[in-house]
Amino acid sequence: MCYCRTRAELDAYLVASPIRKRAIQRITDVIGTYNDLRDRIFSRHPDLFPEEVYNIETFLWSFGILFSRLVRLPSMDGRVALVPWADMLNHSPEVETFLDFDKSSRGIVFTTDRSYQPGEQVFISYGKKSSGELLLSYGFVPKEGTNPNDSVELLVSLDKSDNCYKEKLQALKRNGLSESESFPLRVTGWPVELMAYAFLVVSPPDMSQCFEEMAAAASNKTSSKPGLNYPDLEEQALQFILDCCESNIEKYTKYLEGGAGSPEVPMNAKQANRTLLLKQLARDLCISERRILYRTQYKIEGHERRRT
Ligand SMILES: C[S@@+](CC[C@H](N)C(=O)[O-])C[C@H]1O[C@@H](n2cnc3c(N)ncnc32)[C@H](O)[C@@H]1O
Repeated sequence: MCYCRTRAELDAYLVASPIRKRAIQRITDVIGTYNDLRDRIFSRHPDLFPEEVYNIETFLWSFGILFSRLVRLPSMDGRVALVPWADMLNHSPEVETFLDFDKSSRGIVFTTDRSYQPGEQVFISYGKKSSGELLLSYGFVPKEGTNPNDSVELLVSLDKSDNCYKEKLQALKRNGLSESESFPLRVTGWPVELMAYAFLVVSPPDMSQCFEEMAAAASNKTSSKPGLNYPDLEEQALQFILDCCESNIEKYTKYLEGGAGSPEVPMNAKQANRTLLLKQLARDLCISERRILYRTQYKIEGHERRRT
């Protein structure tokens, strides 16, 4: 199942989470595809595509099913397929299993990483996905602290009142970045690219010769290179990350303590149940994401304590 089907639902439930932006993009894409098909095909052939079946509601539902059930087949250049028996498998981040097209038997083969007893549930991994990604595509959130691939995006921005705002922005742009960027935080730490971005944000004018190097290091989002090291700026850079974490924690806390909102629509029993489920999932996600922010906060404060 896909998590939310309307913008109003996303605004009501995912307001505190950065995953909301991705969800909006996804819904916008699906609605765009539907509108395009409606204008070019459905409306021209109403006998073949009756409105009571080919409407936006069923289209969104179908995409939800598709997103939660399609599998990528590595030996077929990552082509996607619906595999009826394989879509009964639930996700576990702890297994390493493979589902692929086997050329010799011309079928889809499922290979497990260990043997199973009769009656034991067999899991598959849907990929190294954060809890937010699992919620968006599959409509569930793993129990807090059980997803080793969990992460939360931290949005950081240049300060417009910075005397070097223009030079810093130019350096970022030359490296394919903009004045606001998101970096994934995990319970295990933060990426060196975030630290490089933070160095750039807090750099004084007399370090302008380093802006390019910092922006380049911030842009290398997938590299595992060792990070930059500016001992004199480290405290300020960490403080900058800490401030961003704290303002995000506040957003989550406000949302969680205020009680998740609901779109203002009259409801029947089925809708009320759905609302309850969406609220609970949003709460679970927010608690998981806030936990990563708390962990980051704790680590940075620990770092600062060791310095003093
Ligand atoms: C490919 S189907 C798996 C089979 C599904 N359980 C069924 O009965 O049809 C994907 C859906 O299963 C559910 N699911 C898979 N793994 C889960 C898990 N670890 N916890 C909770 N729900 C899960 C989610 O609803 C997801 O959208």
